[in-house]
Amino acid sequence: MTASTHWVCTPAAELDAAMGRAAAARQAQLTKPPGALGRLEEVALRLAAMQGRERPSVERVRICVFAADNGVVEEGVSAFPPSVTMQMVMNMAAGGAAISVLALALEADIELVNLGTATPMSPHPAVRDATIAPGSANLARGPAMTDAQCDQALAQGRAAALRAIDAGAELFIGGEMGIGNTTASAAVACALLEQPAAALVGPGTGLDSAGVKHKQRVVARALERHRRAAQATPPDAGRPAPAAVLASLGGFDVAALAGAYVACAQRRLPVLLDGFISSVAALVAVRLCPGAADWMLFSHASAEPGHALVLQALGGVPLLDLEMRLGEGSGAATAVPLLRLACRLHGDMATFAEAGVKGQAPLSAPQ
Ligand SMILES: Cc1cc2ncn([C@H]3O[C@H](COP(=O)(O)O)[C@@H](O)[C@H]3O)c2cc1C
Ligand SMILES: O=C(O)c1cccnc1
Repeated sequence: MTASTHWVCTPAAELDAAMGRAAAARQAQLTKPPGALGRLEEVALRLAAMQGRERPSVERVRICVFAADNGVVEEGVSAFPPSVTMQMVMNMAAGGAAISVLALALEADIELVNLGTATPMSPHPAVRDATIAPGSANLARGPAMTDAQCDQALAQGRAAALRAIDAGAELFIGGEMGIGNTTASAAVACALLEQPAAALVGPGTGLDSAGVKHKQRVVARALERHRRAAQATPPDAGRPAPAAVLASLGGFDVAALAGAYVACAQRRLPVLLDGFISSVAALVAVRLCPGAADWMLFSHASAEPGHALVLQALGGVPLLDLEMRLGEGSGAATAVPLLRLACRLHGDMATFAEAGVKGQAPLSAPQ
């Protein structure tokens, strides 16, 4: 761990518990039976404690999509070729990708960060060039990243979170685009959760069952390689174990997401997690930075089968289950209207006292 990334181990900021209590007191006065708005109530209270505001708001949303290729695709672990990563970033920049459409519909800011694609990308005004290398190395055969590359990717994520904060974002969504990244994410999750490949490897973009079996074997081989490498590394090498797992088995995009989530948690910016890949990055963030989980909200349950286990490890219950399995931040973006409605209900509903004052039918507060 280099000096430049010591920040990843700094604890997260504390939630504003007093504001959480103030918001709960307000919620108890709203003109509805206690608890009747279900988990929308919980969302509003969490956001109040995160934002330090009795009436939270998520109108200003920043979506940051990190793009990177994954050398492990040479093992035949994806239904699509790596050239799609670059093409999809261009599609995002042109407004044609799912996340572009969602960002426009939500009036959210979107930032595209290229951490390194296998196919060179022409400069584009809507794409921030933060190339580390033309993709990570093949994690089945050796470390996916050098420690320096991993630190660079973490720092890129942090920089993106700080830009979001400077721009006044009230909610951060991290997305990713990188063919092969469900393999890297599954490998990282297996190592962190001490699970076999079969527990976390799934079809990704659409492998058939033979393809999934092959992908499991590739991940199992990578885990075995990683285990041997970890045993050979002296324990006082100075790197926290999750960072070593990330460098060995992750991808630039997963590392950048983890760095962004850590920075958001340290700087009090609520994070709305996306699907499988985003949640694996969140797991890395939580392992690196004590307390980071407090700053995370869970948007949706991905159809990628490994997501359930990662969610369980994070203690998260997603708001939606739409059988989405896209990534890009799309599931998180889809849940933004729910968060906005939770905030509007919490902030704008009348209290029992107000409803009485307004001369409407008198309402009795709960006994
Ligand atoms: C056209 C297209 C658009 C995408 N947008 C997100 N992904 C998603 O699928 C990829 C991961 O799946 P795997 O590990 O199976 O390659 C990532 O790029 C992820 O963001 C896409 C995939 C494709 C093909
Ligand atoms: O849930 C995800 O993040 C996901 C699932 C499949 C493919 N890409 C992303």
